[in-house]
Amino acid sequence: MDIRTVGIVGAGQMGNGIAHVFALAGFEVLMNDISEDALNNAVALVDRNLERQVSRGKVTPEDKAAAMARIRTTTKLHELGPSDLIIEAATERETVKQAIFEDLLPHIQPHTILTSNTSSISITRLASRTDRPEKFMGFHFMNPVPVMQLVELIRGIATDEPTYKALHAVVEKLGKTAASAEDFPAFIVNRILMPMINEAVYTLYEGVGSVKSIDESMKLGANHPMGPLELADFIGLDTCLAIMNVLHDGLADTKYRPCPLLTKYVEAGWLGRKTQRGFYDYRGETPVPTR
Ligand SMILES: NC(=O)c1ccc[n+]([C@@H]2O[C@H](COP(=O)([O-])OP(=O)(O)OC[C@H]3O[C@@H](n4cnc5c(N)ncnc54)[C@H](O)[C@@H]3O)[C@@H](O)[C@H]2O)c1
Repeated sequence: MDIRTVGIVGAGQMGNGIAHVFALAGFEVLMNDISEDALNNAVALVDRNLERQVSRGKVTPEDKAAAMARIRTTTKLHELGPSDLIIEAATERETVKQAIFEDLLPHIQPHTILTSNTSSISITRLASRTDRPEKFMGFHFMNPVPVMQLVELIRGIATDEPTYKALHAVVEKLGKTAASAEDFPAFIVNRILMPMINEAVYTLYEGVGSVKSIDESMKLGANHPMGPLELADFIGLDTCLAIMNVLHDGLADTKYRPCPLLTKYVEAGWLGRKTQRGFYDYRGETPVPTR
């Protein structure tokens, strides 16, 4: 099927990146959020990130202008109704996502494909609450979307082949690489990545190392481009905790128990870069460990 128009729900760090790559690849994008400020920030961020690509010679000024002209925003969810493809990229909470799909259903087209950018939540369960589980998939982009090459494609138990093929073709049009994952908690990337981040938080909690020594050890000792605590701040500690809870509940194995220190940081509102404080404090010139 021919996908030309894309509705994006949630204009946070993932939503703006998804809007960026779709608009640059020639899709018409309509972005929705409950917050007008989030929408304005997202458009400003796309503009800034595209400008950086122009200054590096990766995008022409004409392509940037055309991409920006393809992005529209709305706080009214029902305006996404005519879209060929809808990508839900709102907060990682199942009730939030379910409510979004429920509110969308009366307004979408018979051919509309519904997807979620969830990092961990069951695609089969989200799909079962809609009128089209066969046209529903997990569409998991990586952060930052314009930079990261991979997109995980997750079929729910009822997803049909034309839907999978249509999304695979979209990934190719974006110039990215698709990896297929089965519908298990947190799929492939976060099933492996998040327990490592959680273990890094336990390492801090138990006093095995400081924030700096844990991150430096993994950067210099395991050749990771970012330390695990720095990466947790980048992802968002609320998102990390939500994913660990899905792993813990979904796989019923104590090895996925979220570290109490991660829970405490989220309770403090220290969610990482997006709130200026997480394992690092970003309010000064250079990030310093918060504690
Ligand atoms: N942060 C990452 O590294 C990462 C990577 C891959 C996937 N994801 C997934 O992407 C999704 C979004 O994550 P994020 O990091 O962009 O979160 P975020 O906190 O940066 O943004 C979430 C946005 O959703 C909006 N929102 C909340 N409820 C809404 C509703 N009912 N309708 C419309 N908008 C609503 C919020 O206002 C906010 O702007 C989550 O499912 C997350 O698991 C995140």
